[in-house]
Amino acid sequence: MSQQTAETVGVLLRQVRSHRGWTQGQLASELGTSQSAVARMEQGKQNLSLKMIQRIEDILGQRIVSIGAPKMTHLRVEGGHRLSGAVDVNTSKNAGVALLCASLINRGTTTLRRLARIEEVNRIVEVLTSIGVECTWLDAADGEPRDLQIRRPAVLDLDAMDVEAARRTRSVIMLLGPLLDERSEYRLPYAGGCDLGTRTVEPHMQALREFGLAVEATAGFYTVRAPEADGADRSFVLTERGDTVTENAIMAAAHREGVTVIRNASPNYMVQDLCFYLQGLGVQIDGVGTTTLRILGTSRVDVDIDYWPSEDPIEAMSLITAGIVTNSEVTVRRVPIEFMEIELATLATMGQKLEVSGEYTARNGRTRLVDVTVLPSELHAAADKIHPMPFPGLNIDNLPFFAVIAANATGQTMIHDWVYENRAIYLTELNKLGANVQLLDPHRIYVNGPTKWRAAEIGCPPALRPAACILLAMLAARGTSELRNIYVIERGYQDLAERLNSIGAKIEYFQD
Ligand SMILES: CC(=O)N[C@H]1[C@@H](OP(=O)(O)OP(=O)(O)OC[C@H]2O[C@@H](n3ccc(=O)[nH]c3=O)[C@H](O)[C@@H]2O)O[C@H](CO)[C@@H](O)[C@@H]1O
Ligand SMILES: C=C(OP(=O)(O)O)C(=O)O
Repeated sequence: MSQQTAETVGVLLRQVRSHRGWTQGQLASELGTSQSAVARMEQGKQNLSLKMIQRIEDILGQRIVSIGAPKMTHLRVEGGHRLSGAVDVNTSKNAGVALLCASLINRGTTTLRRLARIEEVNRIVEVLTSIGVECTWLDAADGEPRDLQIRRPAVLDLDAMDVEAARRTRSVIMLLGPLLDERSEYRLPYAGGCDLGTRTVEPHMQALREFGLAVEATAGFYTVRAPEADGADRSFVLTERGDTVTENAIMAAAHREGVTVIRNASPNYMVQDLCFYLQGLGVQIDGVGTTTLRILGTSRVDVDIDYWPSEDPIEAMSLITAGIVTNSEVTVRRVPIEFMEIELATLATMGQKLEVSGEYTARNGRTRLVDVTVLPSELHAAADKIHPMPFPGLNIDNLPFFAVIAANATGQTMIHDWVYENRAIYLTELNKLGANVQLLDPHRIYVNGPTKWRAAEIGCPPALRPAACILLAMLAARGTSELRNIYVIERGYQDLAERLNSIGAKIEYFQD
């Protein structure tokens, strides 16, 4: 963007701000940035990312730049290039959204450091802001602010909840636990999110009923009735070892006096991150990383806390896959190894050469990280079917990446996604890029490789990981591919195209 354009944008911003009677701080929170960044923008002294331009356009209600700054709705991928270099894994979407919900338990200030700036986080921040929570992105010395400061008011305005934002994410269901003692009755919009087939919320209801919560589903809303807080001890088993249901139960237990024992709890990465944060708030939790959690809650939490969510094993798998499908040497740094061991072992059985560094500790002080270098390899199909399991197993969200990898391998691989009704179906879209994916039933595919990838134009399926898989396969396909309508990818990845470009991919954003 030229200096003159930056100054013009600055003048427009100042005008719209004074017209609306906003302070720079208020505009900053609308834009998801800091007050000082707004001050620099108004003076034409801030480099504006394409994303920021898009946010500004949304607020102004008009296009501000007609050339060179399109809305980032589609991607054009010039494939067939080898990648090289190193790329860092970001903090996880799934811990991020759980921690945002959990911050409501705290009456003090929570600062989430290096939170992933993704659409899923944006939706939850919109929901929190709408009910009166102050969410402020803190200034960053090195570009876009990533640290979010959160402070709740004494009383939340639950009736003012941004229903549209809430309906775009399933994570909103995780407000039930933190809001347990907020009000005796309120409404929560039905949880939305990716279209992966039926996803039950019944296990959440079963767990929360243990705390006395009653939920009735009516016309797009859950009507929630909560009893008076009690100091009782309770012990129950989850019917499913689900991640968000475990988190909901933990968050409910965290602010009830008394001991709660949760059995068949998920020990997965986002649950561990949530437990570490709550421990920082003074909640006693034993058994973190196991399937039995013992929680001694506390009815009033008022702590100023800085928490660093840990790195995302699913993003790690995505970046490793980028290296594998392009047959490149790429180093993926900051891989949370505890949650990637089975994935890496499975890759090794397929002939993938990998170098794994020594371990170091994530910024949360707990999670173990390594750097993984992917080396050019001759892949063959896995001898056995590849299927996911709750942790410690091959991660359910990492399974789709094995379809792209299997397409590069010689032979036939069976992939069995028993978890989601619809997700495997979307992987047949890889056939448009030259793959041979055979759908056996809604849960099982055969992938026949190797593939001679070819460029194609494909609309993103309404599911995050399959959409990311298509993008990664496009990196391998010679020629120019187009991936249309990428909101679903931006729901879970921050600047994925830019970061792939930093290791040699050639991806650009465009708009019709
Ligand atoms: C915000 C967040 O953290 N989202 C993750 C979380 O969603 P979330 O916790 O919402 O996952 P769901 O509750 O939808 O579970 C996924 C599917 O697995 C089934 N199921 C799950 C556990 C079990 O023991 N038995 C069983 O059958 C469920 O019925 C459902 O069909 O976990 C999913 C499964 O790891 C991941 O794909 C999501 O990325
Ligand atoms: C299915 C996923 O997440 P969510 O629970 O946000 O839909 C995912 O991350 O792939």
